[in-house]
Amino acid sequence: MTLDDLEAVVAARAGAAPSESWTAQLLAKGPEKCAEKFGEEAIEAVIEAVKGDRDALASEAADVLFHLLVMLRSRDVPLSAVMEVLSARQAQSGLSEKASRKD
Ligand SMILES: N=c1c2ncn([C@@H]3O[C@H](COP(=O)(O)OP(=O)(O)OP(=O)(O)O)[C@@H](O)[C@H]3O)c2ncn1[C@@H]1O[C@H](COP(=O)(O)O)[C@@H](O)[C@H]1O
Repeated sequence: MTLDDLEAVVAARAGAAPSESWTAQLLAKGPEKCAEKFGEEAIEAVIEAVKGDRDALASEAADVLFHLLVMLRSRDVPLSAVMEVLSARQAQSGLSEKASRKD
């Protein structure tokens, strides 16, 4: 499964009955709740990374990616927009990008 596949799953389930779909249920609660859930999953992944539990980290990272796509959907941000930002960054090292900031 690719991230594009998972984004398509989220899109397909967005229109389902909330009683029958976690995706639809979470989206129906609104973008703030989707963001809150993403944050929860991200923290769970941090905990597993700190503990060094590789299998648990893989599982929590899957939750993070899924809930990231739900959060993006809740704000009508397509994955392609995120990938365009990442592509634009390829021209420059992260270190030189940070050094070039004026603030
Ligand atoms: N990838 C996922 C996916 N990852 C996590 N989740 C759900 O996200 C919810 C997370 O809630 P919880 O925090 O209570 O569960 P948890 O984080 O595992 O447990 P805690 O440690 O937080 O207690 C659970 O119900 C998970 O099943 C997901 N729900 C759906 N998908 C995908 O979306 C498809 C459609 O799912 P529905 O929208 O439910 O039809 C599925 O077939 C999957 O492909």
